[in-house]
Amino acid sequence: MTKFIAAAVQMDSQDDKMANLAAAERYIREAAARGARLVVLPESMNYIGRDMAQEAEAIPGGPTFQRLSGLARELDLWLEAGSIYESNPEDPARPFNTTFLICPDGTLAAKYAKLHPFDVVLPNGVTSRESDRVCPGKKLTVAETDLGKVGLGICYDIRFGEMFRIMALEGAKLFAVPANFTVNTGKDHWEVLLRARAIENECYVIAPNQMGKKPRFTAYGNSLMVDPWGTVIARASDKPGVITAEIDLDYVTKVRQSTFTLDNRRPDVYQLRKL
Ligand SMILES: NC(=O)CC(=O)C(=O)O
Repeated sequence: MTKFIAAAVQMDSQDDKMANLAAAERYIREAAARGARLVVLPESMNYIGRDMAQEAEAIPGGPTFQRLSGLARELDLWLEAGSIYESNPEDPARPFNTTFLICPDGTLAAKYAKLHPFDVVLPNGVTSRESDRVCPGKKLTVAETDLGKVGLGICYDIRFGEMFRIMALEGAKLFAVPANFTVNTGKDHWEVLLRARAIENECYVIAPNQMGKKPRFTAYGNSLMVDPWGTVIARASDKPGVITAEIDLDYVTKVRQSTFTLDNRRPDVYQLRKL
């Protein structure tokens, strides 16, 4: 399928898992009613609180997976489930922050654990040590779907251009980037980073964000969908809700055959390599 409707869901998740899941279900149903074939939820969609380890679940198999899997099957759509805390048997106190893609038949297509924990000391007073509470993942993930290849990233990952370049070279035409991006960084960086990743890799970017006050910071909202030219094709209001836009994979090809950013690289002179 080269043209389809995709949706990004902006949420204000808090520490009541049942309430968050009920809200997600309402938005997924709304996106389906608006014709979405792919729905992307934000980071930490089912829980934002202080006890990640206690809320960790298995993927697949856990209750959040099962509920979302049932919805994907019922509504016959691809569901990129934002992220949840995934049980980590080797280090139970530090679950993974994992996003996962569910096929329209309800099975797991792919999952990806956030590679880059949000470990920062910002000038405006936000200090974050996500790695104290969350175990970083170890691999990139490009999911095969009948909508094309989808590269998966989470929030702070968007700052690491190498990761997205590699996924584009592996065939991704669309990136799904669920986030819980802060207001303080978001006002200067969020849109610029998303548009840069779209332009330099000639890919669509779907980036649903959290909004509202959280235990450690306030989330920026401004969920965006960006096309491969870098144009913002959908932007959320200042409320939780669903945004939709048409994804046209032929347009990816058209842009790639106009700016040739992937083809005109000089791997004979520079390459991504382990230092
Ligand atoms: N919250 C994050 O993981 C990332 C973020 O807010 C930022 O990169 O800024």
